[in-house]
Amino acid sequence: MKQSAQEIINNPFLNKGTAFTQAERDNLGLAGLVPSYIQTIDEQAQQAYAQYQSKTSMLEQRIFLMSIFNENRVLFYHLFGQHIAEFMPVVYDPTIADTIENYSELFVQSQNAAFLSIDEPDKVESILKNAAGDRKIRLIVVTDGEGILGIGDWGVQGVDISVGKLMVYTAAAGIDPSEVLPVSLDVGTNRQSLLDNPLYLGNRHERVRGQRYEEFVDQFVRSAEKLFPNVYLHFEDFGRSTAAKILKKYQQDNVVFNDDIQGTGIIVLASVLGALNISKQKITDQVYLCFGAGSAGAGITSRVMAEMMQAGLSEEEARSHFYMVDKQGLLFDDMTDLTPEQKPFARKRSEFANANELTNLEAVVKAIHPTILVGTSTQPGTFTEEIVKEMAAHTERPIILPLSNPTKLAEAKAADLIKWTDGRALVATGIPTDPVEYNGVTYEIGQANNALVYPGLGLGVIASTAKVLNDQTISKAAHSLGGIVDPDQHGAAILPPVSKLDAFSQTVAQAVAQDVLDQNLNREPIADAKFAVANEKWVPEYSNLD
Ligand SMILES: NC(=O)c1ccc[n+]([C@@H]2O[C@H](COP(=O)([O-])OP(=O)(O)OC[C@H]3O[C@@H](n4cnc5c(N)ncnc54)[C@H](O)[C@@H]3O)[C@@H](O)[C@H]2O)c1
Ligand SMILES: O=C(O)C[C@H](O)C(=O)O
Ligand SMILES: [Mn+2]
Repeated sequence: MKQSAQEIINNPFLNKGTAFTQAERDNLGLAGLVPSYIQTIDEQAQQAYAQYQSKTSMLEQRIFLMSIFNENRVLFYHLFGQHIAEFMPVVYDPTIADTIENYSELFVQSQNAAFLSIDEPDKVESILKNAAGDRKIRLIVVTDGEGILGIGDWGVQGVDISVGKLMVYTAAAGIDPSEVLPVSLDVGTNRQSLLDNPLYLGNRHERVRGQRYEEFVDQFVRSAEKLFPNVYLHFEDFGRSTAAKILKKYQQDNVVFNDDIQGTGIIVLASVLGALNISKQKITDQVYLCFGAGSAGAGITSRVMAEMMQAGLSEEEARSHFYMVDKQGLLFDDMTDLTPEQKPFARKRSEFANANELTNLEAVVKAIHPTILVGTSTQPGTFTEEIVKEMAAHTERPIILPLSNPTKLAEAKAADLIKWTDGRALVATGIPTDPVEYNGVTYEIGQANNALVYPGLGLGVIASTAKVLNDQTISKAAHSLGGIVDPDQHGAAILPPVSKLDAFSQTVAQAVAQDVLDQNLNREPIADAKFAVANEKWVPEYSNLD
């Protein structure tokens, strides 16, 4: 059906603003609806970037960039592609945490998201259909907003994380932005300040739990599959009590991915492999301590443990290298409040002479002498100087990864970790960190954020038409990030830089697609993984509309 000039200009997937060609202006009824000078996309991008630079806070910068996103997706991604490392912290983490906390106050428009309400489960299918319009949806990022980053329950306001994660998919891996759908499952919120806020835009009741919740999620998954067959379902920032359960329920038969559990597992394994490449040590010699044993903590621990088993250890041997600390202290198998994901890693009190004293991180570090310390606790500043020095006293190159987001929640700052260990620590952080100068050496700090892997993983899965996403493919994704950094450069980062995100997303995607083909998990015949990935890549250039 031919669209009217108004429909085109108001459609962010079609709008070109001042870049409509003369022929398009003449043939589509657009003449005179934009000023007469015809700009190239680069002229538009330059002008937009100049305006962007005039904004003084990251929040204002983000709001400005989102106004372009709202109007013109091609221009937004063209600009994003030109400034990827600079824009990542603005459009994504950490600034996204501010827009989530203030979503209702800042609301301008829905950004093509689908808002599904637990109070109207019968409308799930029709809402998804309406949100997609005539677009073919191949990727959904869905959240119920219960565990947003480390800032907790933000109800419907969490939809920004779905929008934000999808922006990174396109900027990093070239996923076609017209083929994606952000989804909010609005099941209520337990944040009283939102329930009391007259501006709050979501359902004003407590979070629904149990069977009604599960049926609602199921209704969503079934409707999405029905409307968009083979759609890749990315689950983001669900709560600790639901995230792993949902993943387990659907991962055998559907193409589902939990970013906090699996994406974080991949990036941390890649970080550890990168660090060991620098220290020239073996993974099987490491002692791993997880601080904050929730979705991310448990997901990472099981990924690193699988790697130890791949390296030749038995399950029992591998397990003996892992320790988990949560609110209770070191997790022991006699505790009655362990989650199913924590249980396999809980220790026996009989292993320690002072088991009852191991109720805090410092005591545990003293007792077990970890070589790898990963923070997913949401507790800022908990990797203290004493703890880090104690760790560094027993290992030459301590691997320390404070991953809690956003910035205000990080367990430590990279500069402190480098200083406290006299430059010996191998560090990566959840949020972007500037290089650290210490004793004449520049230490590059990698960003151990799942954004470095989920775009390439998704592209690989979609391009290869995978039926499911299994553990083997996930392991291949983690390994594919190696070899990009020069490990012999003093102060080298343990992960590749975000400035090369688009290039290494292709590398990840190719490794993933190849593995899908090797396992015969592709739905459609594919001759060449590399070609399939390249072929799938969307480029932010205007297409001809006339
Ligand atoms: N860098 C990344 O890519 C990445 C990915 C996922 C999550 N994260 C971050 O990790 C953090 C946790 O996320 P999640 O999804 O696992 O959340 P979660 O709620 O599932 O887990 C948090 C865990 O920390 C524990 N905790 C709370 N207070 C503690 C304390 N004082 N001492 C020890 N443990 C404590 C909680 O009991 C819970 O088990 C968040 O800040 C999130 O931003 C980072
Ligand atoms: O969103 C991020 O920056 C990473 C991660 O998924 C998180 O929940 O913190
Ligand atoms: Mn997350």
